[in-house]
Amino acid sequence: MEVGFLGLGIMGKAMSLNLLRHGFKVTVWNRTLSRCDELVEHGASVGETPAAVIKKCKYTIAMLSDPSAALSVVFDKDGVLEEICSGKGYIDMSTVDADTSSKISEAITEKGGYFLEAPVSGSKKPAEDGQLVILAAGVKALYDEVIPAFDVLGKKSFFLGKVGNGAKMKLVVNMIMGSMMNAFSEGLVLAERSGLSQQTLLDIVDLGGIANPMFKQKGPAMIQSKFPPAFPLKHQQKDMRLALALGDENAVSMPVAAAANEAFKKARSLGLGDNDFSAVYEAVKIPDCSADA
Ligand SMILES: NC(=O)C1=CN([C@@H]2O[C@H](COP(=O)(O)OP(=O)(O)OC[C@H]3O[C@@H](n4cnc5c(N)ncnc54)[C@H](OP(=O)(O)O)[C@@H]3O)[C@@H](O)[C@H]2O)C=CC1
Ligand SMILES: O=CCCC(=O)O
Repeated sequence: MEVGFLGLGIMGKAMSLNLLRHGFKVTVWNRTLSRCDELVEHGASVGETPAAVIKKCKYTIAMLSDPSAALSVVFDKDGVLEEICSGKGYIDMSTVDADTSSKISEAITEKGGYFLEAPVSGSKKPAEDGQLVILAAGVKALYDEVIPAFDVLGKKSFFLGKVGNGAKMKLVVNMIMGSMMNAFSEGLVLAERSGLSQQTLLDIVDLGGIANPMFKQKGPAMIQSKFPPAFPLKHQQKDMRLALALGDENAVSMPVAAAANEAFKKARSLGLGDNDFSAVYEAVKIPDCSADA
């Protein structure tokens, strides 16, 4: 199967390498074109523009930072819309809101193309290992056709129905994850300030009912103030913001998520946006001046 791939950041690079490793022919494009070089060394071809990739490939996957990037790659000059047509499928795996996804879906459908949103749960390592969880929604026929690619990229795919459902499900999952990371960070700070060993706290948490892979993998680096980016903090804050907007639309009160979003915003203002999202720990460590007022 020949596929196009737009966006070679942390996730896109790992996913496209994985497809190449499993015998797919892959044509890549990235806004910063030099990022394609490593993929070429592994057998990929390069398309000069998103339109050039769409022209060449029956199926094209996108993995882009946020709604603005996802829209730009489709609607701007040399974008996807210039070449999408009947018989071609576009699969956007970026984490965006349902409105963004619907705009893209409508434009592609108007040109005769097929659209699937397919955001993923799982980070850099699961992307490298083909262990993502794929949350797809849109045209079922396209979903069925690209299952061989999803089987390489992920350990499990869900088809969630109409466009928007995949985006919403992904935002709900990441809202929970961001809130958990904040509670975990507060626990680490509280342990330290109470004169307890943070490592012992990690050991205890890992043996009980709140043990989970995220705390286990990120905890040891966090207590050393190390945050190598797997999931950049700026993207987690984007997801909290989009999840809170979904809460607004549905009149769901989410004070825990709102507080977590504030902490991620504070971390961004401290210049931590390109670190892993566990760097919110650094923001949580700073005493809250407003509490003294
Ligand atoms: N990292 C993770 O653990 C996970 C991330 N995600 C989601 O996947 C998506 C990608 O994440 P990740 O790979 O970590 O992000 P990165 O920041 O590493 O990569 C972002 C990609 O988007 C491109 N991009 C940004 N702005 C534009 C634009 N205006 N036009 C065209 N391309 C643009 C970048 O190009 P350039 O190289 O030129 O900057 C780059 O290829 C995000 O939506 C994220 O929320 C989902 C699951 C896990
Ligand atoms: O969107 C990012 C998800 C990261 C993860 O699932 O670990």
